[in-house]
Amino acid sequence: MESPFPEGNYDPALDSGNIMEPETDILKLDDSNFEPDDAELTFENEKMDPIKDENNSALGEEEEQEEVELSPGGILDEETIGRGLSNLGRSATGDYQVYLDVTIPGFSLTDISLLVEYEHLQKVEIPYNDISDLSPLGKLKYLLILDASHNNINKLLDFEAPKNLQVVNLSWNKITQMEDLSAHKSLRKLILDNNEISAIVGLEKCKRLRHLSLSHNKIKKIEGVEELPIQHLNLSNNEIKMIKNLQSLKQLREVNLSGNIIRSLAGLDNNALLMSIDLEDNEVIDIVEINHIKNAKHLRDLNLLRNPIQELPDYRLSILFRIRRLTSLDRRLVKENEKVAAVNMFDPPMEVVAARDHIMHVVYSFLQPSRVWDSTLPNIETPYPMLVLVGPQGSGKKDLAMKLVDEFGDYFGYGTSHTTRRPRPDEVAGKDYYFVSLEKFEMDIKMGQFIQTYQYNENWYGLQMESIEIVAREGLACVVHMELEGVLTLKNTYLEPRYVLILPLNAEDHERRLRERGIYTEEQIARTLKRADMYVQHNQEHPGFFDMMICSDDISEAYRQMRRLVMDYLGVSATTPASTAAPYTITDTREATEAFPTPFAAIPSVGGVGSVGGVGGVGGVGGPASTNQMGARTWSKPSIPDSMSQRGTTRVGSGAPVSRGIVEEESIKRRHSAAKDVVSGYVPPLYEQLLTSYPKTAPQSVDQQIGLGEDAGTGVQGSEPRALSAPLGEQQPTTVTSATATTRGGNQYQTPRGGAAGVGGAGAGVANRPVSADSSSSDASSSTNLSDLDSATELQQGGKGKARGAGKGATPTTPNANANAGATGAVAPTGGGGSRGLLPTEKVNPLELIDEQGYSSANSRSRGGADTSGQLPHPRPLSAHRPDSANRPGSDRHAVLPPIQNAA
Ligand SMILES: Nc1ncnc2c1ncn2[C@@H]1O[C@H](COP(=O)(O)OP(=O)(O)OP(=O)(O)O)[C@@H](O)[C@H]1O
Repeated sequence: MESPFPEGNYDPALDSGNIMEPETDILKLDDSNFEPDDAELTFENEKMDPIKDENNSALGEEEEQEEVELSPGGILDEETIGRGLSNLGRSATGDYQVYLDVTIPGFSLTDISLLVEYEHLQKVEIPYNDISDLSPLGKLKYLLILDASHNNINKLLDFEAPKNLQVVNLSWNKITQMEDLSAHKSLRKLILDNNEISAIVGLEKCKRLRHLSLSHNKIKKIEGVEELPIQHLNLSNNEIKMIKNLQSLKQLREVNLSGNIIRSLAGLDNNALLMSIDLEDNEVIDIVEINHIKNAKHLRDLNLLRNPIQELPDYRLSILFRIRRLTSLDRRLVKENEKVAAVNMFDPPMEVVAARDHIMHVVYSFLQPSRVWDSTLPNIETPYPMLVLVGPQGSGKKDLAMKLVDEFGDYFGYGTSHTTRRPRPDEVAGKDYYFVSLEKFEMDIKMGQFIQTYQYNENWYGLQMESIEIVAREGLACVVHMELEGVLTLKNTYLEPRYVLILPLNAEDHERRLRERGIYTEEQIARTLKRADMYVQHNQEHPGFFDMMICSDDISEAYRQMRRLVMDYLGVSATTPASTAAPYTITDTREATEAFPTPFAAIPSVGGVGSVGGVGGVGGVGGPASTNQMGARTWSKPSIPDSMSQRGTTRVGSGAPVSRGIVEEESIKRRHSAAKDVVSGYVPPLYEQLLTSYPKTAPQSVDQQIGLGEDAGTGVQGSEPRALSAPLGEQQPTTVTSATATTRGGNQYQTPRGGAAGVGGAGAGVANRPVSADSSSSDASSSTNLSDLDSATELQQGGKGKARGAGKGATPTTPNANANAGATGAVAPTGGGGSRGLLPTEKVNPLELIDEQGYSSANSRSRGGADTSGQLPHPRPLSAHRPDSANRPGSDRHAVLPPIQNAA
């Protein structure tokens, strides 16, 4: 059979669909967008055609001699056609050379009958005439493209259908109704803009129609397009109220419905390939409407200009939060930082929430009169000792904290948090919590009392500076418990507590324990269990975030581990079982700990630890009068002049001389050495003094920590490391806890690997201190892993042949162990526990208060961003600037705070 398209003449672009593809401007409202490719062909060819050029120049010469009237009376004549012909090619039969295109615009033509004699034409462009009858085109059986826009046509394609007619532009005519176009089966693109059409009909059989434009008509309903392969649909400037019948348009990519009266985006839910939606100038009012286009995974361009929705506060960020893949919104390019701002506004990562919480408390406390806090008295080297038990609800951290304080009352005091939740029957106000009303809680925030707050299960919790102070004034270290989010805030403050993660081992046991309490709803239980997984994940992804971890389902076992941990730190050993009274006595651990002063041994004498510049003295007041030697080893209130100790002794309360603690000794040594330097003429520069190395506070204490020296599940030694975080090459081949015991195979929480877990146990190396009887026992349900980078660092650097104490510094062993959610950007798990509701107070931007109160940014600078208490600026360099501090376990803080002076 003979092909209608002679080889070489057929435009493959038409067949390939290219002609449909690039119409990015199809959504514009005027007709200037019609077939740029066609238009180009028309006019370009006219210019380029050499034959035509010749004719033109010849004509030009003739014209100079006499003006020829073209198509007089609107009747197309040969002369006009001759001038409009272009694109010389082969006839369909292949026998002749013929012109394939004709372009005759703006001749006021009314009669185009003569075109029938040009049967080989494939493209006819006759816009801007007065044509009302297109029937002669019925004879052009090879016609592919027709542009008869801007004429007087009132009947749609009212001529014998050329078999292959693919593109038709009849915009700007007088068509009032659509006809049955089933004869035009090849139709791919139909443009009927600016007519008077009130209903879409007759397209059912146009199974190749990809592009339909009916803008500026009188259409009230979207109909008659179902099941068509339409990719580009322009129904702008009609009278459409609802988006209907588009669900079946699975190919739909661009839809222009601007200039209608649409309120809802319902009806676009199933068009998964949508890339561009133009709804400018409609009546969309509600932000939830955006949910209807959430499934459009390819959506990049959305226009909602001139809709009431624009009036919503934070409109743009709300949209960007809901559809983060947009690259253009309301004809404006979307910038990266807008997307980050959107996430931070509507679903801030935990770190951002914590940073904001911190900023709020810093600013409010800053507005209060300055005050010197006992727990923060100037001391370059030693932070106030604090122990924070972190973990999900039902992990038993509160009980552990209480028990610890009960047993080690000479060392620890309980830092009582405030809460807006109601007290439970067994709770004692002021002991378990300070139970306050929301109003009081808010007031306290405004008064700058809190260092940290967090909303959990619709209740607010917060730790006040005064709660710590009460303990610090007693010369005790402070123990608190809180959720992870609280820790994130705390890590932004100047406090440098030790963080112990308390994690239930078995999810089922955990759930059972929660249920047994009978105080939680199903929803709360589910959330808590989910959060337990979040803790595990956080520990894995943030190695060193927690200093140590205790995994146990048995509270007494967990306590036994913590007790041991604490005793190791304190340098005491048990002489009697933990349950009995007075269970501990001082042993001389000096030798073992001298190289690794314990955190709570570092506690002593805030003023006394050989402060650079000679501040303070040796020893302190010695805290609470103690009947045993531990009194001398506890952190004490700042030293006062007359408490300056005699050589080798520290006076406790009554003035009775007691043995000096290790840190006092260290302090003296350092002072001696400083004195020597001075005598020998060497004075270290100030910055060196300030950056002087941070004391090592968390010792590697035993070579076989509980749960580390053996397989926690089986008691078998030397099995696979549970938290293989230390370079094994440097370790003694002991003691890593098997991961199997703590892997949550279906119902067990996965053991954090590369996180806090793992120290030392294996830590092996550190000082072969005697291990108390219970320390080596294996335990099937629990394990402890300590982390201590300080010790590890010291061991490594000291090069005294000691093995490195594993721990945090460790190379993460899981692929994602280094992943860091970062302060902004990615959406971190929100934790579920907190509903992140704002305190009413948070509606105020506390930063603005700075100026209101007349504080200068210089003031705020001098105080430093991390100072929550409004106390005197103290000489200790901010941790962020202290290289050592940055390496301390638990000190992996992020610089998330904007400089206050900028914000103000
Ligand atoms: N200041 C604080 N900041 C953040 N979280 C806190 C704070 N104080 C307490 N929390 C935590 O809030 C959670 C809810 O405490 P609450 O005492 O109401 O519950 P609970 O069921 O008794 O919890 P748990 O069994 O863990 O003690 C606990 O995980 C608790 O540790």
